[in-house]
Amino acid sequence: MNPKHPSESLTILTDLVLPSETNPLNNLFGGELLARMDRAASIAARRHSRRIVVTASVNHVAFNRAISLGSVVTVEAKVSRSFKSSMEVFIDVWVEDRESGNRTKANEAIYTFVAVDDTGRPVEVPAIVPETELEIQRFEAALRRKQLSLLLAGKIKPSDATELKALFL
Ligand SMILES: CCCCCCCCCCCCCCCC(=O)SCCNC(=O)CCNC(=O)[C@H](O)C(C)(C)COP(=O)(O)OP(=O)(O)OC[C@H]1O[C@@H](n2cnc3c(N)ncnc32)[C@H](O)[C@@H]1OP(=O)(O)O
Repeated sequence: MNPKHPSESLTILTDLVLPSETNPLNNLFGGELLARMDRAASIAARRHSRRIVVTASVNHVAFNRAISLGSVVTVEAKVSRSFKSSMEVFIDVWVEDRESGNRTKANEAIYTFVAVDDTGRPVEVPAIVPETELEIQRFEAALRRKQLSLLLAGKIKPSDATELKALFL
């Protein structure tokens, strides 16, 4: 399998915030944003693997800024690292200023997807070669995040989380 670049999986979803998607403060529901991020991230993972993908975990979500009714919201997702069958996808959320058109970062999240065959069994995915400085940073930290996610899910022992331990020792 030929390695790919993160840019090959780049997925951009732009949409409005409608009244049915807001809370009593007239801001976008967190759950609606999670769903938009999941959709964009799953397309990115499919673009990287060209396989069926399932969400294995949501590793990190930061709702740093409320997004108000009528906002134009852009969700950008890109595979930051692939392992054997799993892919880490980074999602950046931007809000566009109505008048100037300037974009402000509102939120970010990191999801993990696993490529599977028709019976749901994990299958191998292409390796990834990061290009930009940000892609390299995200690639290098991804193994640590994978180990943390597996540790919290009870799928590895603390003694196997070598990258995490290296942070503290
Ligand atoms: C014309 C019309 C066409 C229509 C066409 C429609 C197509 C429209 C497509 C839309 C696409 C939508 C995409 C939505 C995606 C969902 O919303 S899917 C629904 C929600 N998710 C699920 O139901 C997943 C349920 N879980 C599972 O199936 C299994 O747990 C998994 C994720 C496959 C993992 O299976 P497992 O037995 O644990 O397998 P295992 O070999 O131990 O692990 C496999 C990999 O997962 C990793 N992993 C497992 N758990 C974790 C974890 N908690 N954290 C991090 N990594 C983990 C392992 O480390 C391993 O990684 P690699 O070292 O291989 O890279």
